[in-house]
Amino acid sequence: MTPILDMNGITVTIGGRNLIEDVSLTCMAGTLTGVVGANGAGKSTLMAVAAGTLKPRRGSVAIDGRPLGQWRLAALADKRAVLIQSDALAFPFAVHEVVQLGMDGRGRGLTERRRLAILERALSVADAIHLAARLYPTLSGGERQRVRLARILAQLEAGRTVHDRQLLILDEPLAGLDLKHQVAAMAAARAFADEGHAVLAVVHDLWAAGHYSDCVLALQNGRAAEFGSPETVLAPERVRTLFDLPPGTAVEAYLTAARDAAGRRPPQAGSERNPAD
Ligand SMILES: Nc1ncnc2c1ncn2[C@@H]1O[C@H](COP(=O)(O)OP(=O)(O)OP(=O)(O)O)[C@@H](O)[C@H]1O
Repeated sequence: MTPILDMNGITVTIGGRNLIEDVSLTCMAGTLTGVVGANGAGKSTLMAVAAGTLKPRRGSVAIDGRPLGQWRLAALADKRAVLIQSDALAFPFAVHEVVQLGMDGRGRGLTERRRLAILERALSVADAIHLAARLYPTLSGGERQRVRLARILAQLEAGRTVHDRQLLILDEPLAGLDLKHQVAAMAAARAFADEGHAVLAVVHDLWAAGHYSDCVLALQNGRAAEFGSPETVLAPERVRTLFDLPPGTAVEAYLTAARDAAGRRPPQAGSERNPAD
């Protein structure tokens, strides 16, 4: 089965320093891959490479078997969506316009009525319907994050009329969200994966990484330190090492979350190969 995302031997060098070194990763349909690691480990850099916004010095990226460079931008926007960490765009628009702009030009044969239904559904999943008429710049940080989430959900739903087997790239989707909205955001990502798409998500919250991921990539100093099931990667000793925690620091709850979730996952979920090998 062709992976939805296949990254092979990725090395990113800036200013003579390797921010990412020889990292490989495969995301299969139906899976959510969590990416964890300390500040500066290279997680956002890897997401930028997966998204196609940063060219690696070495290595290849393919989406659904086609090298990233061979995708036309419009086709790529129907195929994958990216939630970036910072709000680079000022979006001086009303919330409903921000979300609508996300699906502008996306999809094929969508009536205005269908587009409105997509807009409403995306706003609803992100619990942002009541914000629809508000000006985006006046929102709180967490509210903006929810609107950005609605925007990419709308983009993907519209794009689904062109491409199936889509890819959702999330760089810290939980940033700024309260607990209710963290749960909703991860549940939406999980549901998207369960529909046969793939999710690649940088998740700082190890409980969420363990609970919602099928497999976890742990980055350390730009390298793939671990890759495997959440139960393996989030084992207490490994977590202590990965984050340079003092011996005995209580981290067992992350493993419990991973184990609890594992019992509810379909057995076929997961990646085909271990890039840390
Ligand atoms: N444009 C750049 N020029 C030089 N160094 C950079 C650049 N972008 C990132 N870096 C460095 O590369 C390393 C990896 O950065 P990256 O943003 O990928 O880390 P991260 O794992 O996402 O961290 P965080 O958890 O803090 O978001 C960091 O040391 C960062 O300072």
